Amino acid sequence: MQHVRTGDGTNGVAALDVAAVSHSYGARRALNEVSFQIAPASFTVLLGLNGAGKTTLFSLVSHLYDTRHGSIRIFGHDIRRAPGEALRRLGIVFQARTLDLDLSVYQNLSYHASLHGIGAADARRRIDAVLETVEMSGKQHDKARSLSGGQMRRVEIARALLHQPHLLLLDEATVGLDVQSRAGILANIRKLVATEGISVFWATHLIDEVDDDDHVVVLAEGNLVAKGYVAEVVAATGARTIGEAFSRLSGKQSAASPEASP
Ligand SMILES: Nc1ncnc2c1ncn2[C@@H]1O[C@H](COP(=O)(O)OP(=O)(O)OP(=O)(O)O)[C@@H](O)[C@H]1O
Repeated sequence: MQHVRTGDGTNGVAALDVAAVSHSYGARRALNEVSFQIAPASFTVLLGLNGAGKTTLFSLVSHLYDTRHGSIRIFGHDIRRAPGEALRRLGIVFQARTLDLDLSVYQNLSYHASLHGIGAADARRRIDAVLETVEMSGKQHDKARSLSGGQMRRVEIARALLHQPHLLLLDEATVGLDVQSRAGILANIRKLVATEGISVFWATHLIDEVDDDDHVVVLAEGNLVAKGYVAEVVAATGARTIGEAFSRLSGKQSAASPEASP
């Protein structure tokens, strides 16, 4: 279990607390009693191969699906009992592209701002700020359709930041992008943790997106098979690298859970 830091204005409350969460699609079990926490102002990687349950977990955290088994809290607010309070603190970038291609960058963002009840003047100010954060200033009037895949992703990230969330979820945000765009987006998101104190939960199956001092949560076929700092997970599996640890964990789901100690 990760150590949740105190003295950061959050009174030790986890940014995300997932407790014994299960989810099934009919007879198919997609998540099985998954429990973990992520700390405020941290970067946590959700590692899992295709079908591991990452998107299902994000759909539950974002209240797209109802959590029927277990509980999910965002900064202490239960997603079922207080969805408004919980979701106000959450920003999300889904794997599938969601910009309206016929609208400009500005129009895409201002539509989202109005959904969050942000007034026009405030929205203009915030749109300038978030586009600067994702290094897309000057693209406000471009049609979404004219942007590259990497630029579209940056606009989606800007949109997710508009309502100033404290927890940002990104589901395979770099899929389909070239190496340079991937690295740029990842660096940009890591900077947000350092400069804004946002908690980031970054889902991927790409091991090169994991840094040595990251926290990781590893899912395999719906089971949580490891959690902790990279070094802890590597040590617990007897591997030499996180890549090797991930391969072992993804290939040996029936083995005892090598959960890293706090
Ligand atoms: N709507 C659905 N109906 C039935 N089964 C589903 C549905 N969505 C996901 N599943 C199944 O649930 C399991 C977890 O899928 P999920 O999409 O959450 O995994 P993932 O880790 O996000 O993988 P990917 O990166 O391929 O999207 C898989 O076995 C998948 O086939």
